Amino acid sequence: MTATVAGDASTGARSGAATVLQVRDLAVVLGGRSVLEDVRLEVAEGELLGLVGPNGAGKTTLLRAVLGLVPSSGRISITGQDVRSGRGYGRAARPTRSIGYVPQRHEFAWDFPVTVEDAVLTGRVTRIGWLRGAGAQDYRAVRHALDRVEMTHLRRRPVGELSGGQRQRVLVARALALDPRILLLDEPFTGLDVPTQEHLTELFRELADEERAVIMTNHDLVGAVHACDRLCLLNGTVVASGTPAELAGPEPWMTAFGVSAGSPLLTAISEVARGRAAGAPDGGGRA
Ligand SMILES: Nc1ncnc2c1ncn2[C@@H]1O[C@H](COP(=O)(O)OP(=O)(O)OP(=O)(O)O)[C@@H](O)[C@H]1O
Repeated sequence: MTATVAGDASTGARSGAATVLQVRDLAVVLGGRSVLEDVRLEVAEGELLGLVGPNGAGKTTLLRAVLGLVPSSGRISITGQDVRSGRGYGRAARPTRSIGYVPQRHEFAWDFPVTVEDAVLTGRVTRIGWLRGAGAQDYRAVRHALDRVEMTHLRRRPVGELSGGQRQRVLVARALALDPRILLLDEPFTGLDVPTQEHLTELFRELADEERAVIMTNHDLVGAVHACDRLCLLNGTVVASGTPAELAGPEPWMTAFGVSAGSPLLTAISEVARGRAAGAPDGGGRA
């Protein structure tokens, strides 16, 4: 299979599934320096997409551009509606209700004296508004989100007393509190033990299977090849994209990560990708 498309992650999305996120010609300049250019990305409902690339490749910046949190140029459509074209996001067009965002764990103010339940409730601020109180529907949504991440028993605990894995679950629940169609996860596995990573991977798979588009950045490349439907290799732009089977060869990884042909990492990626292609039990995920 050779469907890898250099410079374009807009192909290869599940055929027949509706596209929920479309990015065209996206460019971001920060501090006078080009961070992203000519980025094309298309993600369909039901798809778990791994966004991978070396440190500084622009993964977080891409997620933040989709959220309208950094200045960018280009076009972004959410569920077929242009939320950004040319000059930027209008306030009304900010897609915060369709998108759940899980930032890197260190970005959340864990010292803030709130309980788990209250932290998750903040995920619904765009729906509740700052001045109105939360209603029964909001608390139902929070309970449901906490159930999904198996944190209901800790709902009254101050967030500052949680472990790293528990904090990550809170951030996922906070993003799920709005029942978003698109979920953006920025390095959700950093510093987590293997069982917690496996549990969250299963949850992300389930969320995608519920016809959401799930996009996650991940430095565990073998894990990403194992779990994701499709991968987007980013380094300032989209270097390549495709299913794990389509990305079994070393070239796109060498280009994106600057590793040599003899890198053990390439062997490991290739083994898992070929396992996925063959439908071997080791392959995991959805073929
Ligand atoms: N506010 C900013 N001002 C200037 N440059 C920035 C800013 N934010 C990020 N950058 C630069 O943009 C580039 C991409 O950063 P980004 O955090 O998106 O990369 P990343 O792929 O998520 O990296 P990592 O894997 O290390 O988290 C980096 O070179 C970074 O220094």
